[in-house]
This record gives sequence, structure tokens and C-alpha cells, in this order.
Amino acid sequence: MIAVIFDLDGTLIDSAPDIVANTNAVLQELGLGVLPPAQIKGFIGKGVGHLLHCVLEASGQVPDGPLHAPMQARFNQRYETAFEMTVIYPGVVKALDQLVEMGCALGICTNKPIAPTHAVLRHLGLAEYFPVVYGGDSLAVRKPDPAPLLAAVKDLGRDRVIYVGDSEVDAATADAAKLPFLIYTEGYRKTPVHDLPHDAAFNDFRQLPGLVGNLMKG
Ligand SMILES: O=C(O)COP(=O)(O)O
Ligand SMILES: [Mg+2]
Repeated sequence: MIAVIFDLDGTLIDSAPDIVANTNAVLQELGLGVLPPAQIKGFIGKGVGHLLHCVLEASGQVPDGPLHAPMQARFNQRYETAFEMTVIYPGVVKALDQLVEMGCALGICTNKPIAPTHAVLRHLGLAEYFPVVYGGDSLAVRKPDPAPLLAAVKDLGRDRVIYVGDSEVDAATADAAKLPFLIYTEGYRKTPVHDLPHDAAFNDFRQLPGLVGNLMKG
């Protein structure tokens, strides 16, 4: 039997508008100027610590200097309710229902911290699909280290597993975990798809159950 494990930001949900707003609100609280949304969006993918490192650097501050810890505390405080603008990508719910009907077990492995991950899944009505959820702070290491993904694989207890994500980090994580990888091309990736290791690419969630079905057969 098969398990399908998903990345979250840029894969199942478009959360960038809230991450951008949260970042700029914190920058303003600290008396720093706001950054362009596209620039902040480019920093998503390696967890909050890395995002704020890049934001401080782009703001002309020392990336891991004295502002980093207070900024992270403020960001995390807001993060658990920062989902007003976050939406599920089109076709995701139907695809998840179809995967469940096909007998797949579903999980999440994201670099978003676990508290806002659970909060946004509940808020969007997605929580019940995922008995196994690993966040960026669930273990001592995060993606691209394969450990959280491999822990999710172990918890789901299926003999075949596919990882689905949108980014360079997800491709590297699946590669390190030696798992088949499906890449959703409408998320926050910066690298051309053909430069990333992947088994198949899709731009519409209506394609996903068929791609999973093909990998199950192969
Ligand atoms: O929080 C991040 O940096 C990205 O989260 P993701 O792993 O769900 O894409
Ligand atoms: Mg992502």
C-alpha cells in the first residue's frame, strides 16, 4: 500500500501573501522598511529562521545579529493566526479525496513550524486528511535533511511512498531520502523544473491521482 506525503507552503496552500504580510508587519514593528512581496516570497522554503536571515540581509542588517531572535519571536507569535489570505490551491481537496479512495495514507512534511502548520490545516479544514504531520521544528533538523521525511514515512507504515512538493528544497529532500518525487510547478520554485530531480511534474491537481496511480503500477 502507498503513502503520499506533501510539502505544505506552495504545494497544498498558497500562503505567501500571509507570510509576506507577517514579515513586513514585523519589519515595521522593529522600525525597518518593508520589502517587496516578490522578494520575500523568494525567501520561503527553508523555514522561518532562514527567511528572517534573508530579510535582515536584504534590509541592510546583520543577518544573524541582535535583531534576529526578537524578529523570530514576533514573527512566530503572529504566525499561528496569519492565514486570512491563505488559500488551498485549486483541485487539492478533490485530489486528496481521490487519493484516500485509492487507499493512500496521507502525510505532511513541511519546513513551516509545527504550531502554525496545525493551525492553518485546521483553519482550512484539511487537518483530518493527515494523520502524520512533521514541521520545520519537529526534529532537530529540517529539510533538505531527509530525517523529517523519513520519520513521516516510518509513522505512516506503508511500503511505498511518494513525496509531493514545489521547491528546490523538496526535490533535494526526496533525493536524499531516495523517494519518488512529484513536483507541483505553480508554487514558489525559482529553478527551472528540468534542473531539479523529479519523477513527474504537474501544474494542476487534477493530474495528481493519475500520476500517483502510474507510480503505483510502475
Ligand atoms: O516555511 C517555509 O519556509 C516553507 O514551508 P514548506 O516547507 O511547506 O514549503
Ligand atoms: Mg513549499
